Amino acid sequence: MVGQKWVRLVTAQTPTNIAVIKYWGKRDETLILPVNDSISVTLDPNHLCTTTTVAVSPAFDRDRMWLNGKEISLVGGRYQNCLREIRKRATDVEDKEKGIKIAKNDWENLHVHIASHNNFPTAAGLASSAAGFACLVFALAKLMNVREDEGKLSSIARQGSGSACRSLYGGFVKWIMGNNEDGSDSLAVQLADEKHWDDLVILIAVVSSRQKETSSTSGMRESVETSLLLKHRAQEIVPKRVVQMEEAIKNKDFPSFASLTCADSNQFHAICLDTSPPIFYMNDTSHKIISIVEKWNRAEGTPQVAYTFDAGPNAVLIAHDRKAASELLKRLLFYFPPGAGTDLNSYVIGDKSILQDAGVHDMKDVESLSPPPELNDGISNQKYPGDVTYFICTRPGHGPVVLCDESKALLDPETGLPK
Ligand SMILES: Nc1ncnc2c1ncn2[C@@H]1O[C@H](COP(=O)(O)OP(=O)(O)OP(=O)(O)O)[C@@H](O)[C@H]1O
Ligand SMILES: C[C@@](O)(CCOP(=O)(O)OP(=O)(O)O)CC(=O)O
Repeated sequence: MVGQKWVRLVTAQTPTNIAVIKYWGKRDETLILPVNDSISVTLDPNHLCTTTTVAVSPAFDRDRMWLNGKEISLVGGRYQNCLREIRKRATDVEDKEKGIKIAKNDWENLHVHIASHNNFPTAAGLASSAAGFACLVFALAKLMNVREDEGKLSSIARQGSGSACRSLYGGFVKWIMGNNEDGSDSLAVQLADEKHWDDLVILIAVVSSRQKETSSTSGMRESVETSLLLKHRAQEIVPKRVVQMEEAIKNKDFPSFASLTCADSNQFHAICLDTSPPIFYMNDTSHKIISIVEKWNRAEGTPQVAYTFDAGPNAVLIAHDRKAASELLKRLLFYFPPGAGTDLNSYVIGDKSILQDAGVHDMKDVESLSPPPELNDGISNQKYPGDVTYFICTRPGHGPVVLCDESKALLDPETGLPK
């Protein structure tokens, strides 16, 4: 193959996911094995996704990766583990059109180029590592003709970032913690696809897109070392909660789904506080959003919206249908109008039809929103312009896909370098 010039490319797109029963704590740091099962909802890749192009060519002299346009090092164990596990499973590839033939054994000596782009902020509590590692593993598996099912691929993505294993499927996904020491039974399964419960609308309040102080990886390590609450949660609480959550999803039982989701998010943040030294991921804006949702849910007598927060201050709000979502958006825009110089069009992104449903077409409509009736006590009507950076309207979405359109590739098909 020496002297040959061809480049073979695969481009894939993979969603991110939000946990409704959280993963927080590892029993094995290297293999990334969790202390409890977790459950997530996959978010629509039209609004939040990673796109990754992987390329192979006999002309490449080493593995290289570019993330959001900048070259990054692949030396870290997580990238190396994913690359090794995928390479081990590579099989023969033949592309008759381009005259490319790669035998199973050739893969050991061939290098890859990887370019990846997140269409949302990286390392800001929006699970970029989940979409990122899932996309890397999925794209490499396609490039190398790996004949494993999604479950096996999920256990490889898990070794890049735990939450990544749940991004190999659309809809509602469970990461089974497993028992084996080698991690072979710690993988994700799909509970239901995205069409099963398609009334749900998801609104994300991006409270801060700055990079956070404590990464999930080090935060959960400190919690495992110091929090007694974490042990109690993993052993006593989560096993029962996972069964209840599976039931709620199966039956599309929104009140149960919402109360489990909110309780689990609050317990995860309680563990962060129970960690020594304590970790604060939520901020004042996060707390105000919780209070708005709690008061509204109580006033309605039955939950309209669930909230959940990962390792950052951003709120992920799951509304039980479009009507609840437009009512929620009106409430949020009342308290958190765009800051000076921000226009509505860039303030609410994603599925803007929710904005139409809410009857909010321009800034005048935002200014004339009335205070939510449940909070109209004259005291709680203070507004906080600029405290939310922007909102993303989305929904449950599908799993990874290959993008066949070559114009979507992030690497040049001639050189294998970023376009
Ligand atoms: N598209 C990508 N491809 C490969 N790796 C990625 C990609 N995007 C992010 N990563 C990796 O994930 C790291 C960020 O993970 P981190 O857990 O700190 O943040 P996050 O996933 O955005 O937030 P959280 O997991 O708390 O919701 C990056 O430094 C990078 O190593
Ligand atoms: C709060 C969480 O988002 C934690 C995610 O942690 P990561 O998957 O980012 O951690 P590593 O496995 O160390 O890469 C909850 C969740 O997604 O379940």
